[in-house]
Amino acid sequence: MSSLATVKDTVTTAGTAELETDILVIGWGKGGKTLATTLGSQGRKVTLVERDAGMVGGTCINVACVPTKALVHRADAVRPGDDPDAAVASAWDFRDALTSKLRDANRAMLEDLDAVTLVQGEARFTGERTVEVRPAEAADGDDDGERLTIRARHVVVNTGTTPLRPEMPGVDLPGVHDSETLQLQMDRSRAPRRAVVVGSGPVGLELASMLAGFGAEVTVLVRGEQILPDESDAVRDSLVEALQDRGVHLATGASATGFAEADGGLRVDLEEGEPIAADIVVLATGRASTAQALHPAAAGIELDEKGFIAVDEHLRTSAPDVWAVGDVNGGPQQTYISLDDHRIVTGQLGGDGAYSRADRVAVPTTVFTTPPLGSVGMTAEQAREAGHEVKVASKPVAKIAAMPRPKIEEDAHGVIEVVVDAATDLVLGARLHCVEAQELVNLVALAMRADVTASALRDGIWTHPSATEALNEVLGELS
Ligand SMILES: Cc1cc2nc3c(=O)[nH]c(=O)nc-3n(C[C@H](O)[C@H](O)[C@H](O)COP(=O)(O)OP(=O)(O)OC[C@H]3O[C@@H](n4cnc5c(N)ncnc54)[C@H](O)[C@@H]3O)c2cc1C
Ligand SMILES: NC(=O)c1ccc[n+]([C@@H]2O[C@H](COP(=O)([O-])OP(=O)(O)OC[C@H]3O[C@@H](n4cnc5c(N)ncnc54)[C@H](O)[C@@H]3O)[C@@H](O)[C@H]2O)c1
Repeated sequence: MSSLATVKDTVTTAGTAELETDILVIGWGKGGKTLATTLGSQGRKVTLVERDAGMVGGTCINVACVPTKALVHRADAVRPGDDPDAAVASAWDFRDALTSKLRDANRAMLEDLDAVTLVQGEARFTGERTVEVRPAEAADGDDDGERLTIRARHVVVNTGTTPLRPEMPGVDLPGVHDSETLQLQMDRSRAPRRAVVVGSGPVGLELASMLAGFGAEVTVLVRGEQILPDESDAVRDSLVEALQDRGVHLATGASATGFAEADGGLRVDLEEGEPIAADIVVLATGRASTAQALHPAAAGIELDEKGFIAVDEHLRTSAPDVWAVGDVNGGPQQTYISLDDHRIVTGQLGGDGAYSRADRVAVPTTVFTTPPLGSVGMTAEQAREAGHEVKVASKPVAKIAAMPRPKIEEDAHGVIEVVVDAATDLVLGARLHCVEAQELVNLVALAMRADVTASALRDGIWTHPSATEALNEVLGELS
């Protein structure tokens, strides 16, 4: 069976079926699908179970990284005078077409491998390295439906996370979205004019910046006193200014207590202060583990205090020959971390098994606001606390004469800050708030991993006009 079979397709007339496999991957996330492709290509018998046909390829391509960045891209293309309703309708259509193509490509990639069996249904453990798979809609409460039992020599759990919707009055009203329903269920016939985003993590800031690009007045409810509490004042101020100039209001010290229908829209009630009127609300309040629903105790798999699967540096769970990769193991929630998790487990299943999480150095991140904020390594304060004597090169993007790229792209917001070890001249960290930061941060991260000095980056021969050439001038400040 090489095509995605429903549980029904796999069962016998008795309504049940059994399957033995070498490697069972639960969930079609980034790490699991890559591992299935790698080991399936080598002829290992792999079975991959995915709950939802609409999630073939996982969260990233269907409802997270890729489609939200497609919307950010479209929002950035809106020009004064454009019809926001038409722009939103077209952007959401573009997003749907893109995810559909990516799902097809992801499905084809594994369907083409004879050693890989794909099953659609919800898996839960019934014993050691044994799961029962049932149609997702029947998984709760229906004990009589079709089911497939899979026994495996090795199991890799890759079931990800789901949006965390805080329990409060009105949270299920139409128009109160999370990052997934915003994409899949928002009324796309009319661009939202007023949006309230609850939460100021990466999801909140990216979606706020995107909605403002489509012309909405956006209020972000920031629970603490400021966004990015660990960042330097210069970086925080820079991001705040870029967001404000785009039409995003940051309400600090603000927590929502509930939502109600009012005046043809929504009313957002706050712990303190006046309610806010909105057309839509976006909950960006974090993501919850999917581990509990797997009945992990039946397989001897322990969870941590937050409900994620507890793993060691090699991503081994408490159950022998069971690993957990991606968001569900409680590590950083990024697609490229899930991809790197796959390298660790592939090493365990077919390599020397040496590579572990402890080998990760200088892992970059990017928040895709406009312009984006790329970060890697330590801030100056963190570096000082770690005992380094530091030099800090910091310059607002608008004042970097040697980098015309932001002017070309019509967005000179931002700041570039690089933290350098005064004794060794090695880069300890960087914050890059500027156009193309999602690319530039990878270069700085590589330099950090390869012990390239700040002076070498300063004297580098970089293409022009690029964002990279900012390094010539900003690091020149340290000379
Ligand atoms: C709005 C948003 C934007 C983001 N943007 C970025 C970004 O720009 N860059 C970045 O690196 N990260 C981004 N992330 C984070 C990124 O999406 C996740 O870290 C990543 O998708 C996690 O992948 P994963 O491998 O853990 O599994 P997932 O891709 O989450 O896959 C898990 C799969 O398991 C399935 N499943 C769950 N339970 C079961 C079960 N019992 N049986 C069978 N199947 C099951 C699910 O249906 C799902 O398909 C973003 C997240 C959000 C919410
Ligand atoms: N570009 C990227 O790499 C990228 C983009 C988006 C998301 N992600 C990942 O996805 C994960 C989820 O992101 P996120 O932003 O949803 O979560 P988060 O945990 O980073 O932020 C959630 C925010 O919501 C606030 N919050 C929680 N409950 C609240 C309430 N009741 N009222 C007001 N505020 C409340 C929290 O204080 C916090 O600031 C993150 O771990 C992130 O790494 C990555």
